[in-house]
Amino acid sequence: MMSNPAPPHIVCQKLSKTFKDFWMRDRVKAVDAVDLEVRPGEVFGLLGPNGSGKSTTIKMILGLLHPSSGRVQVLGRSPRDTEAKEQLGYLPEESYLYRFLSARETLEYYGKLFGIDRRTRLNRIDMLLEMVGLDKVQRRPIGEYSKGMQRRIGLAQALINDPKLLVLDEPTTGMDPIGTRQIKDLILRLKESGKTVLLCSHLLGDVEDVTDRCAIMFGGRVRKAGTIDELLARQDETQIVTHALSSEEEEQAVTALESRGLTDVSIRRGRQKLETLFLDMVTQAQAEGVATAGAGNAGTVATFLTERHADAADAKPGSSATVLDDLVQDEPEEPAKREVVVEEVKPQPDAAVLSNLAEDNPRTEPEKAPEPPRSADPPKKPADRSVLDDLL
Ligand SMILES: Nc1ncnc2c1ncn2[C@@H]1O[C@H](COP(=O)(O)OP(=O)(O)OP(=O)(O)O)[C@@H](O)[C@H]1O
Repeated sequence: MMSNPAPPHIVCQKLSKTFKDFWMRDRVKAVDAVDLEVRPGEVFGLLGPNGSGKSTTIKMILGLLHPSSGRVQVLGRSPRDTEAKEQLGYLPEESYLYRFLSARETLEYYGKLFGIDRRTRLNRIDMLLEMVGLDKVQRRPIGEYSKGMQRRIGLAQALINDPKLLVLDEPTTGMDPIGTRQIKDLILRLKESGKTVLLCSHLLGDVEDVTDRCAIMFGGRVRKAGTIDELLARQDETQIVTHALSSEEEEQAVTALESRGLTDVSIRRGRQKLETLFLDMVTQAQAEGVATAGAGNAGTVATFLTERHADAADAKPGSSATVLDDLVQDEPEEPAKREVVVEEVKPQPDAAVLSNLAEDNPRTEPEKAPEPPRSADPPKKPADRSVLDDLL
């Protein structure tokens, strides 16, 4: 594989963080000698069960926590350097947005913090609100938003400065499958425009769908890292994919393969993903004009975000269609596919690693950083439903 000549956007070398107790005794080794490299223009996934050290690693990358030892560099600088911070967008795991500000006021506030001039700011705010599907409810206080809507405004806030590097901590938490797909499409579009994305999640499907490379953490350490293909390829199985076969053709195929000495040949019908089935069902229901209360559709991607950065490395344009595009297009139906699977050995090393991680992990609740002071939550109003109706 060709090595990327551009310097990495994130470098962690032997990065460690130990939390101390009141008596300054080591209490938790949250991150333990982590080596990571995130290259320009790639989507890198940081995976791991609860308490594995993902958020602590991210906080050190953002300069919010001091490493106990090791080194971290962001965009070639210390993460505390303001020039690095100016080019960084961050969506935290928990929403720290001001509950009594509306979506528009929130983006105004962050836009001003970055010193973005008024015209550019207003232009960006309009585009971002449309992009995340909140333009119709932009004047309502964020405290009244649903979880998914709060993620959307959080994402818009992370993009207001048109960052080079975007750090997303659990971006799809609280989102339904449509919102999740939209966020994944957005991440792919941002990558196409040359942005670098560090995506932290324990939703394996999300990471598998959008990342180029990923690292799996457990107990503060990176246990496995590589491209999705490297990590997921089964060395013990070959799949031959063809159009749907009749039962007669299936028998002939098996006989032909077995006559060549292949063993454990099996044929099964190709499967679509549950996500595809779900989105198809929604598209059909929408086409039939079925009314429902649910999350809204996101709009087009803000153009200021999709102008390719000059230093974008090897981002490949044009591969991802948005869900919205899918929803309005009549896709030609592909013929059903069947897979001819030739299995040789049974063990599945990579699946085993993941299941071991899940089994062995004692569920440790991370201690949350103190939240900024905020007033009591306003009572949830039934009006939220009408917001959702509006969105659809
Ligand atoms: N401020 C803190 N003080 C003490 N221990 C902490 C602190 N923050 C995190 N930890 C501990 O460090 C370990 C790693 O936590 P971290 O939040 O990085 O995990 P995570 O992988 O992000 O988990 P999750 O998926 O639940 O968000 C946990 O054992 C957690 O309890």
